[in-house]
Amino acid sequence: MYQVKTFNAIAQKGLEEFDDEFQINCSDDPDAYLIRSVNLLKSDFPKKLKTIVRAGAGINNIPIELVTKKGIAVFNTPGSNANAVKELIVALMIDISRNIFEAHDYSMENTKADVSQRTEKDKTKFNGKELMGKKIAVIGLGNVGSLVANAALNLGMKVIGYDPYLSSDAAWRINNKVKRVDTIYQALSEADIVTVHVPKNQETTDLISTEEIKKMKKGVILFNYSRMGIVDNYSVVKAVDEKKISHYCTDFGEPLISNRKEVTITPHIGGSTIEAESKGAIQGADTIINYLKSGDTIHCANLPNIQIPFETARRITIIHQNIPNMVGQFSTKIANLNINIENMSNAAKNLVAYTIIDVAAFNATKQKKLLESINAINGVYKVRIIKHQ
Ligand SMILES: NC(=O)C1=CN([C@@H]2O[C@H](COP(=O)(O)OP(=O)(O)OC[C@H]3O[C@@H](n4cnc5c(N)ncnc54)[C@H](O)[C@@H]3O)[C@@H](O)[C@H]2O)C=CC1
Ligand SMILES: O=C(O)C(=O)COP(=O)(O)O
Repeated sequence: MYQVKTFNAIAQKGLEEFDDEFQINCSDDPDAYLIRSVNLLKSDFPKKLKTIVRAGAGINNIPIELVTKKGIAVFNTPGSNANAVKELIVALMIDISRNIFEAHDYSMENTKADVSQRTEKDKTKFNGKELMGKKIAVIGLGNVGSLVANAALNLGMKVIGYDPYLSSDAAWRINNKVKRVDTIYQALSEADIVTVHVPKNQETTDLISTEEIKKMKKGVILFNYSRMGIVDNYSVVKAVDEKKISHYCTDFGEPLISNRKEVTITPHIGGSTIEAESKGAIQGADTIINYLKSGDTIHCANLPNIQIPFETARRITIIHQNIPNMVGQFSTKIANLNINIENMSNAAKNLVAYTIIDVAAFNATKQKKLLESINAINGVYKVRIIKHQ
């Protein structure tokens, strides 16, 4: 029986993916976590924990380096909520360009007055701008950014894209009318709207700060639906005061930017649609099932990707340091127990490596000895033996 612990609101449809081999929220020593935005940066992790799966995109709430050394595989659910974010960005671009929020407030206050007369007189206050023909810079062209870029083209906008690490999958999705540039400054300098869709990490912290804002056009509209801290809010407030930024729109509020008419804040709802939450939960549950039952790593954030057909009785999976002679030592320990290796795969990702070894059946005594001997090798983070079903 596998144990899964969930954090945050995980859609029921996802939980329904687990069959009777899985128990949900019944153990304090689970095999898997299924999470959304819960902050695990200061957490302790249960001994048996093998995987943390984030239903959604951002994994900056997980201490990747620490959990990697504990042999815990981290996954997210790429693209599951990208359409939800795209639709919200499109909605807000239109709302802001057409002064919808101010116009709505005006109309609500005006209900008791002679509405028709005042409306016709006052409506010029809410004159907006059209998006067609305007330029948008999309910073980060992954699952969200590529959809935003394509949607903007469909609205008749000119799109400039910047992403120095663009994957080939993402490149296929992007309309070839998106003009790709090599530096962030090239993207920023021409744009009427700038939107940022990158993961939060050391490199992207303060990606948009004073120097970047200086390069933007006067009156630019700026979106941050990625994470708090990717856009430096101190620089934004200054630029709003100087009318350099005409509007800032973000999913990540804090007092510094609150109560300003030039700032629109939503409460981290970019991915909060029924469809996206279901999709993320289903993808997340399937990822847990697949990893626990096969050890395969597909789109893993902290381990190399290995996917091999599981055709033997037992599979040994080992997460370990990426140092010389590890595989040699594993083979020797396995051979010493007179177990024959039928299939083996090893790959590395930065400082960590992952080895999958498929073998024939062995008894419980050999299993105990095998686990002990491999665990005793210096540099081994986690060993599992998976029984073929
Ligand atoms: N507000 C919300 O509810 C949501 C927020 N997000 C946030 O948006 C981020 C992006 O989501 P996805 O597009 O699904 O992720 P993704 O991983 O598909 O795309 C991220 C893209 O950013 C690019 N990138 C990385 N560093 C960069 C840099 N320094 N400059 C330019 N591009 C860079 C990558 O090459 C990749 O193409 C997530 O990491 C998460 O923090 C995502 C979904 C919902
Ligand atoms: O997927 C992401 O990165 C998000 O920010 C969405 O977060 P949530 O799952 O709504 O807490």
